[in-house]
Amino acid sequence: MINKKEIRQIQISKLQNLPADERITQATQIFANFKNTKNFQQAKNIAMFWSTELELPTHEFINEIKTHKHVYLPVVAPQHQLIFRKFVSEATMQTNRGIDEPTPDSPTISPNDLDLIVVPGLIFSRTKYRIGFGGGYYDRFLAKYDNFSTALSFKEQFVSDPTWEIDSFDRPVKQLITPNAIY
Ligand SMILES: Nc1nc2c(c(=O)[nH]1)N(C=O)[C@@H](CNc1ccc(C(=O)N[C@@H](CCC(=O)O)C(=O)O)cc1)CN2
Ligand SMILES: Nc1ncnc2c1ncn2[C@@H]1O[C@H](COP(=O)(O)OP(=O)(O)OP(=O)(O)O)[C@@H](O)[C@H]1O
Repeated sequence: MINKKEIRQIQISKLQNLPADERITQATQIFANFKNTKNFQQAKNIAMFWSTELELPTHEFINEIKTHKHVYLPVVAPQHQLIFRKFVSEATMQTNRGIDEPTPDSPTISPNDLDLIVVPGLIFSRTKYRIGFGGGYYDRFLAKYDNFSTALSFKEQFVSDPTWEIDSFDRPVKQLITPNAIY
């Protein structure tokens, strides 16, 4: 078993080395698969994440679906809590510790009014476990969230079985989408 910290370092360097054209090709396939799912099609209120350089690029997709879905984005709050605020436009975002978040005047939503949440991460298993950046924000959030959750994974972020020890607080997502498959 490798520890989570070592896995984060390995995954960050893998993502840094992923060529731009490969990122675009895989992202196109992933979002096409996602749009084909029943849960995406039926969802009215969707929580996405606003990608950083390293992550699956989500900005274009968010701007596209915003015309027919309500999109919410995470905002970090005290005690490692996440709240979700509506994505209004790129002009109503502000940077907090390197991550863009909707400004405080953007409407919030109660977690269980979200139909679907897309959970970010660095590595994902076929069994739907994940490792994120280490804040425990999403594990805490998923512990009290009842609706659908999905993760979107580059091939380089996918493993069949976790190579790390699953902790009692780790919460799997309900669905995992790669360029080739939906699990
Ligand atoms: N695009 C995107 N947005 C996201 C996440 C993500 O993984 N991706 N998050 C996924 O969770 C949340 C933000 N995660 C964060 C994780 C760490 C720190 C942070 O400031 N960490 C400190 C050290 C940790 C600490 O002291 O608690 C630091 O880096 O200095 C901030 C936000 C919500 N938004
Ligand atoms: N439900 C919870 N209640 C209290 N603490 C928690 C909970 N879930 C996770 N944590 C704490 O959060 C810390 C980070 O967890 P972990 O290393 O699994 O992060 P991660 O999965 O990479 O982060 P994230 O979920 O934000 O993507 C751990 O030290 C753990 O103690």
